[in-house]
Amino acid sequence: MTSVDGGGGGGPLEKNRTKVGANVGADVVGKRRSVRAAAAGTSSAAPAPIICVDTETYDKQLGDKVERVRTQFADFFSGELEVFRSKKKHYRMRSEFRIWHDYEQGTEKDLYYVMFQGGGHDQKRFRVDDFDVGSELLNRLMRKIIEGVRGNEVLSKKIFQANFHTTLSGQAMVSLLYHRKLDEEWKAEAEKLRQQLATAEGLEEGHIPSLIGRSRKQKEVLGVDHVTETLRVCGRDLSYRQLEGNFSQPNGGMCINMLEWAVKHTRPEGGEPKDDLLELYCGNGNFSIAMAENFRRCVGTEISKRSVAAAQHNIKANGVENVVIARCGSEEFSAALLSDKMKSFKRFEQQGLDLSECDFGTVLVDPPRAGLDDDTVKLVSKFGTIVYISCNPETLCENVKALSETHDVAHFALFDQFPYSHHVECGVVMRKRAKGKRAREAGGAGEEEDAAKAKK
Ligand SMILES: C[S@@+](CC[C@H](N)C(=O)[O-])C[C@H]1O[C@@H](n2cnc3c(N)ncnc32)[C@H](O)[C@@H]1O
Repeated sequence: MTSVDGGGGGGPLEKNRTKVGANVGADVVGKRRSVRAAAAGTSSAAPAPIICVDTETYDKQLGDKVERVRTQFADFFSGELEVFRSKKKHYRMRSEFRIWHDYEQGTEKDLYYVMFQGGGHDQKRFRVDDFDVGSELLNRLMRKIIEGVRGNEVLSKKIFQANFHTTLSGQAMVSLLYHRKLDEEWKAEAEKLRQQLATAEGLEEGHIPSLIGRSRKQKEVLGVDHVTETLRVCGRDLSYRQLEGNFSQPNGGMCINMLEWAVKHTRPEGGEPKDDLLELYCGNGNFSIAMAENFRRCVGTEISKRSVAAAQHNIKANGVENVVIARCGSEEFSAALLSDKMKSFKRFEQQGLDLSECDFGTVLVDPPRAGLDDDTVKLVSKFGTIVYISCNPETLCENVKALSETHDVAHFALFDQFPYSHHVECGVVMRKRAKGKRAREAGGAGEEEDAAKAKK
């Protein structure tokens, strides 16, 4: 078996029906094999990719996560953990696969999707024909793509990866990655394949999925390089442009749960908005747009220029008039806000917003796995209410520990965004303590008065 795949390690091929049992990350049961067994033997201890799931183990895997989170955060929260269950199958809207080429005497015999476990000499690869984790639309497109590429000399030549992005609304885009320049001949064949994708069941009426070819310093877009997702949040349909290659919450159903949870816990008493929201790491405006009616104004910052452009598009598309988003790294924004260097925020002024007039009562952060830097923790600690969304309980725990000097945890949610894996998504609402009082001394878990606001 020879590989033209730059990333291929050449380990033995595992069966594609790798089945995920309970407590994944420790127990991944393949067709009668487990990662734990492999780790004890010759292979690395890295969890095998989740390809085929055993839905009967869902409750146990979620129960294990609940226990783990409860234990990890016991020093900060003893109230009721809100647990949000995922769909047991077909919950993931996007996924990436390497493409493996099998050769015999210099002739290509087969080509298929693979996923890897581990690295280096111990790397194992798993053939993927069906992908239980991916949405049903994603599975249908996977089949159409592999059928279209297999045996097509132009489309298969030096292809090494396929990335799929689908939506609950029935839109999709597929990116094909190559180790060669893409020419007119490729475009013509790719367009024929794109028309084949349009026949997939489950697409929004009239929608033709986009097909994007990528090679070094080259990007060929057949269609557009984004999809439009529609999420029904608290009874309203919200429309979000999601970009190829940029962040979007991977589990569409769980994203709705996360948005509704954030809306619910920031609803103003009496229903009338009283103050403003600051959102850091706002991506395409996902949270601010959903939460806008709870605040007089929502101000968001985000480091990715493309995501900021998508956010600005989404603000208009949803007819939301009180959200302003600008490009800025959280570290830079926090350091400047702490030192009162307001001049540096021309990007907000250009949009008619004077930050010094904002009355921020609440901050929402949804950082990458690394969590918050020191300046951002310091800035966030000045707010009356902190809403922290996190995909990494380790960094969340460190940050909650630092913030617990001034705040108590009022609400804690576990969103099962990544079923059967060891990954956990959490949501935490922290409220500022009245001076000198700790929640436990006050007899409750953070139900104290929402004290001083970080007035700027
Ligand atoms: C976990 S995502 C959350 C995005 C958004 N809240 C959502 O729900 O789609 C983290 C976001 O932080 C952005 N980001 C990463 N590092 C950053 C930084 N240093 N400053 C500001 N934004 C950053 C990423 O581009 C990404 O959009």
